[in-house]
Amino acid sequence: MNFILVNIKELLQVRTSASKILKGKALQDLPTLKNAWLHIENGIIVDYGEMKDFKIDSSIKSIDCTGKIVLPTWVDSHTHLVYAGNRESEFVDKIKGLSYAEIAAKGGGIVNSAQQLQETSEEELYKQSKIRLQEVIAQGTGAVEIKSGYGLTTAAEMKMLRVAKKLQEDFDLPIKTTFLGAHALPKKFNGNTKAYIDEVINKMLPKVVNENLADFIDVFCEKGYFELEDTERIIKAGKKYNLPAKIHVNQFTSFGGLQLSAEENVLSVDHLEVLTDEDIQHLKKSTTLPVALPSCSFYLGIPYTPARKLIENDLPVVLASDYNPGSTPSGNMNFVISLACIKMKMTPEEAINAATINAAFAMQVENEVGSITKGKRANIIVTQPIHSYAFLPYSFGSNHIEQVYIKGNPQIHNS
Ligand SMILES: N=CN[C@@H](CCC(=O)O)C(=O)O
Ligand SMILES: [Zn+2]
Repeated sequence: MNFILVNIKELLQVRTSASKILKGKALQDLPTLKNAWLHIENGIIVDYGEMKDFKIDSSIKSIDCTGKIVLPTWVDSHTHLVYAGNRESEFVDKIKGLSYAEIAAKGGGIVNSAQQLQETSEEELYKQSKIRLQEVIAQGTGAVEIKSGYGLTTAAEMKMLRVAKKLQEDFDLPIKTTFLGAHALPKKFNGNTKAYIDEVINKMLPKVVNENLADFIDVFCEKGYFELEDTERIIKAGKKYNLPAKIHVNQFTSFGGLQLSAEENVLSVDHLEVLTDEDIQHLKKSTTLPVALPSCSFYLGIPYTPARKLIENDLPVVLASDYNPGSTPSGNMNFVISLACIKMKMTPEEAINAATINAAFAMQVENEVGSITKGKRANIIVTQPIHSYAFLPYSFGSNHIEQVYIKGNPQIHNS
């Protein structure tokens, strides 16, 4: 495939060389070219420029983008999109006033999803997950991290990760997998968290590594789930196998998990709906990336990650969806961007940076995606004709994406 997008109203996130993680004030800098062209060959961005310097080559197909904005696809660095069935009954419980913890105590929550997943065949799990992946691609996602954690047995955790790996093989976009065996304590362990962590580390992890099923490791560090000592054991076990850690932490409580994660310099700390000044100081001493999941805050009605506070402290921000059946039954990154602007008071520039280039760093695909850079994959979004890029987060709930290219291949086929 060799084609040129021409007359692009504005080409966003144009970066000439390997970029750095954007922190503090730098998050506001979104480099763009107005009235631009973009040349894609063999699935790769080969060149771009302004129309005034464009030299027509009639041997190359050109696609007119008058009035349209072009940007790199969203990078979703935190999802659980491989899962079985749904949890609408808990949704109704939630409407009636039950909290996340009360629903879990009633037998709902993660263990409910684990039960469904254990009873679902690998083929069926793949079928359900593929539909979700196709859905988010059509919504503009062009790289995705997928966690296990709804298996909670060796066989079921490996089933999840194999499904994620098959998605990686069948779809030509960067997919990274994370082993989250320590997501919740299975009932059969009768409250014995230590015994389960032993099993995760000594039984599950070696098998996962042996079959090359995971790029990262994760643990739900939260009261009622896993404590600091469990979290530390998981991070250290990951290090032994060269799996960087991405930690679920500070979703409901700040009790030292962030300090621990930052001191271990994990790749990312995700959620952070509850974030103390002390936590911020620990983050400042590390290279750990803070990842906000605003759709989870929206759905559960919990605080939003204080992005402004992170930015004022010269820290980076990453935005991701957290697509999962319990706390965030949506993987729509456009909605994430809207929430970041509307609820977290991020500017459109900050939100777009946080969901593209910074997010690429949070899943270690910064050399492949996240910006319009020569040599990167041509994973790009073409909008409908719109007034400006701020219109994307502003017009929340509407779809303004006309086409999504993955490695230069159009993904939306209008009949
Ligand atoms: N908080 C932990 N894990 C998921 C939700 C899990 C669930 O409720 O199924 C999350 O990131 O929100
Ligand atoms: Zn999550």
